Amino acid sequence: LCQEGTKGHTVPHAQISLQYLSGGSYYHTCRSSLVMRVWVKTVAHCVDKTRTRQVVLGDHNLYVSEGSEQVVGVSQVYIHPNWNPNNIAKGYDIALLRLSSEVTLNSYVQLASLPPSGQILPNNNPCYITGWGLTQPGGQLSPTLKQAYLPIVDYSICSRSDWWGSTVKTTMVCAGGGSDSGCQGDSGGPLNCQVNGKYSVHGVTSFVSSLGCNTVRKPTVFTRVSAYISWLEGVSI
Ligand SMILES: CC(C)C[C@H](NC(=O)C(F)(F)F)C(=O)N[C@@H](C)C(=O)Nc1ccc(C(F)(F)F)cc1
Repeated sequence: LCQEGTKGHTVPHAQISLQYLSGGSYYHTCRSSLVMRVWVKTVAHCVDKTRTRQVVLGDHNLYVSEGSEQVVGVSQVYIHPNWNPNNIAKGYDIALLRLSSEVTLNSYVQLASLPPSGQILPNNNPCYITGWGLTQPGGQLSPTLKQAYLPIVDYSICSRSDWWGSTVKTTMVCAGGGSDSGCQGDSGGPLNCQVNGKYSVHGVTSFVSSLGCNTVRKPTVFTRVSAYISWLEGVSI
């Protein structure tokens, strides 16, 4: 996240670090959300290279073992069939990972709730992004989990020519555009939105401007989860 996140506001459910093995150590590469006991949801651009992966749930500080972590392997990766790594603007930046064992649900590890299929949130709907992503463009990963308030920017605004134009599709959702934004390392993390007092994961962090994470009129763009409910259910059942 590019700016100090809001303090104290905690959104429910697991904070998950998706890690890959390189040279004998695991490295955080992306975020993900626990959608069922053995399924985590992330973005395709995080998993379209074949690597040995593990998922760390219930983590707060990436570099300190706090006793709440659960480390579990990934037994299968399902990338949306229409994902094209050379064309993130096409959308379909979503993937499901089957875990090699069931995780224990507790106060650190909870299930994310998914939005109803087709749900579109109004402009300025309150949402929060959480992540260990870069705190400054070109900076480094945040050791502890941060979060920031990123209200929805509806499609009619976000697709304006001086905003994201035709790069943004209706299967995506924009949020933020103020001082806070997602940034590299937040990929695959949840955009938690409050609807009728309840939170659901309405977005999965997909891309920011290549000019920088909090470029004006280039809010963070998320895969809109409510556009992919039938695909998610089809894979995990
Ligand atoms: C690996 C990337 C495809 C996704 C990467 N995602 C992120 O950094 C995150 F965390 F916001 F999800 C990103 O936005 N990186 C910036 C540096 C980028 O390349 N942005 C970008 C590239 C192309 C377009 C497009 F679609 F216009 F071609 C839009 C944004």
